[in-house]
Amino acid sequence: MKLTIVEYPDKRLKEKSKSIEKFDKELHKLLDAMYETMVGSNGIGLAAIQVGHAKRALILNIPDEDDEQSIDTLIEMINPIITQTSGVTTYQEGCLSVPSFYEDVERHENITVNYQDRDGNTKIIEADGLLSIAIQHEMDHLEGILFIDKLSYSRRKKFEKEYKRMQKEKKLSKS
Ligand SMILES: CC(=O)Oc1ccc(/C=C/C(=O)NCCc2ccccc2)cc1OC(C)=O
Ligand SMILES: [Co+2]
Repeated sequence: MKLTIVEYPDKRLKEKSKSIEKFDKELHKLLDAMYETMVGSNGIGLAAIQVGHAKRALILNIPDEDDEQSIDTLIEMINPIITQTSGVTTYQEGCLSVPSFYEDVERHENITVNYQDRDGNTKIIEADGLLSIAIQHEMDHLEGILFIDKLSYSRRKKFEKEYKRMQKEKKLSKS
């Protein structure tokens, strides 16, 4: 079932997520609800904290060449750890918790990630391109870090100005 997405500036997004020890039905239900929520909101990545669960779980579903998102390319990562990084890349990121705002963020180009799947099995993945960027973006959420926290001072000021304007517009449209 679709969960509510926690949005900036909600303080819960700054919490550090806790490791997952039990790979039980509860976890599977959360992962399934995260998938419905992410796809229902046109997202390609989502961390559990974004739906109010400060647990080290994230999901990714990167669209393929013809921009199709299919469940068989869904990746579920529990307790992920980046073990190797190389190169640098920049990409204009967005986040379901920071609607309508997009900014360039610098990330590692290639990463190797150790993680567990929904049954607790250990997996290793080497990622580059959009998958690498998405994994790093979602793993930041597990540390309570949003992509807007990584912006330069001037870019952050630009975001805060735009955010205030959008909030004013929302209030006007409601009145
Ligand atoms: C209006 C609005 O908020 O638009 C959106 C913004 C972000 C998103 C989704 C962002 C998302 O999935 N980010 C995952 C992390 C990530 C960031 C950059 C590259 C890879 C992975 C979806 C939006 O909704 C629509 C309809 O496009
Ligand atoms: Co995000």
